[in-house]
Amino acid sequence: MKGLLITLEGIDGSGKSTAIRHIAAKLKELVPERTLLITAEPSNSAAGRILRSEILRESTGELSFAEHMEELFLFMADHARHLADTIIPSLEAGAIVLCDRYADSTAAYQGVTLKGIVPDPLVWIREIYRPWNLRPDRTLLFLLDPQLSVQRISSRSGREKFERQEFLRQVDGNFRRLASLEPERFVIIDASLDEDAVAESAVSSILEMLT
Ligand SMILES: Nc1ncnc2c1ncn2[C@@H]1O[C@H](COP(=O)(O)OP(=O)(O)O)[C@@H](O)[C@H]1O
Ligand SMILES: Cc1cn([C@H]2C[C@H](O)[C@@H](COP(=O)(O)OP(=O)(O)O)O2)c(=O)[nH]c1=O
Repeated sequence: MKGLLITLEGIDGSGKSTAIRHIAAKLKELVPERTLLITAEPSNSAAGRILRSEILRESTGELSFAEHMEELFLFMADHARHLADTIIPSLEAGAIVLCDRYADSTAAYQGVTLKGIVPDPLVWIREIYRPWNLRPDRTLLFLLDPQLSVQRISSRSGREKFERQEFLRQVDGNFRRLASLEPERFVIIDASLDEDAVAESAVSSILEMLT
């Protein structure tokens, strides 16, 4: 059986992690014969652990050129390790892989942080990934007004540094640009709907791929 790679993308608080739980439950019911792998980036690789413990905590001020570059390449190192150790073996075994964030998050987020450091960072980051990255079969892009997403996550403890409305507005613009560059891969999910409706539209898009 052919494996299937489905990625979920969107700004912080757009409801990806919540949706993934609902999607997994529905798929287990609807296609019990398929193996499901739920995973996420940053993953649990060495680079992913550094990102979570040292880089993604609340910002303490302006980052230097070197810190921005380190951040970009830690996300890329984590992605390479996650692909090699987790995603590709699971796909080879025929699983449906649901991945909460993927390389598009790097293009969207570091496409903002690297503005002014390299010209058109979103395009540059896509170009670095292009020769070795695995293209998802489908990418569900959760679109939600950044004002609403920040409201949703404002009560979350240990706020991460990207969870600011002005920053997320630029990330949202980058995600929309990525979707316009590859409309055949991206499916837009209206993340302002209630949890059940969001999960339903995501599941119907995944089921389309299985038939
Ligand atoms: N469809 C929805 N409608 C309203 N609130 C939601 C919805 N989906 C998730 N939430 C809430 O919004 C917050 C962020 O959701 P989460 O799934 O963690 O987002 P993400 O993984 O994209 O950061 C959580 O408190 C969650 O309970
Ligand atoms: C995968 C990835 C995540 N990020 C950011 C997005 C999030 O703010 C943060 C951690 O991701 P995550 O824990 O998925 O955040 P959330 O559940 O709020 O959506 O890392 C990047 O900046 N670049 C990347 O390549």
